Amino acid sequence: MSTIETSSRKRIGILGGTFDPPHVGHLKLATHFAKLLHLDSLLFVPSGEPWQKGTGITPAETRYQLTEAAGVDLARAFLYLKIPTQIGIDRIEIDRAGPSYSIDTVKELRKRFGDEASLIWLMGADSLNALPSWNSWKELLNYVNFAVASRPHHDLEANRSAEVKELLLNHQTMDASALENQAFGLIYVDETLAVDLSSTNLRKQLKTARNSIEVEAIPSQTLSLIHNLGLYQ
Ligand SMILES: Nc1ncnc2c1ncn2[C@@H]1O[C@H](COP(=O)(O)OP(=O)(O)OP(=O)(O)O)[C@@H](O)[C@H]1O
Ligand SMILES: O=C(O)c1ccc[n+]([C@@H]2O[C@H](COP(=O)([O-])O)[C@@H](O)[C@H]2O)c1
Repeated sequence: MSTIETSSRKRIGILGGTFDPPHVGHLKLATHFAKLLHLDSLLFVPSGEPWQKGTGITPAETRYQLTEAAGVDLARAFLYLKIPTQIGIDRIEIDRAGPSYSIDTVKELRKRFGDEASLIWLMGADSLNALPSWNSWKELLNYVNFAVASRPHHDLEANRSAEVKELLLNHQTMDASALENQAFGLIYVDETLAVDLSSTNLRKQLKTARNSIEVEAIPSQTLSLIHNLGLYQ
């Protein structure tokens, strides 16, 4: 008789972002990894002060509300798809003063969830490419794993710096389930997603062709809030 190995380790996905606004690309990334990595919980972490985004960012509290609204749509989708992952929208970076550094966030989350939990930072290919510009980036893998999704216009191979190459050499696994069984230190790169959406393009579209935006691009609850608050005009 064969035995099935099960891990009692909690699996927590973390999706940090500016979410200005949240879009269906974020939800597809979240859904893909919730299923693939059997996440117990998924935390959306809206950035308080996204220090690399320049000026003109929507206030943090508003981006938090927009992300909460997207969470309502995602919870509905999870119910329909029978994905048991709990969804949370976390104020950890909004409530912390100063620039939002992921290293501070992962240290706090490690304390909150304990040493055993697998913490998995979800990101698109552009974030992995930009990683060497993040504060104390080399320390991040001492606290979390990374699950990286492909994204149109952000070719991972072509844009890979020597630093990212070395990071992958030391930490990459080809086995997604390895992240479920290890608390931190692994990178899994998934090439199956191809969602051509970005907040930048959607902000432009909301300015110039407001009524042409569809719920395939922005979650319906988020879109209603954008209209109600008169954002991105
Ligand atoms: N379409 C997408 N496919 C895969 N990953 C994505 C996609 N959109 C965003 N992400 C990832 O989600 C995280 C948060 O992204 P963010 O909130 O900055 O949205 P964005 O669309 O990249 O915004 P902007 O256009 O303003 O740069 C990042 O790690 C990013 O790589
Ligand atoms: O820690 C840093 O220095 C850092 C620099 C840039 C981005 N990040 C984080 O990366 C996530 C995606 O960022 P962004 O800019 O693509 O929205 C979000 O959680 C940011 O806080 C973190």
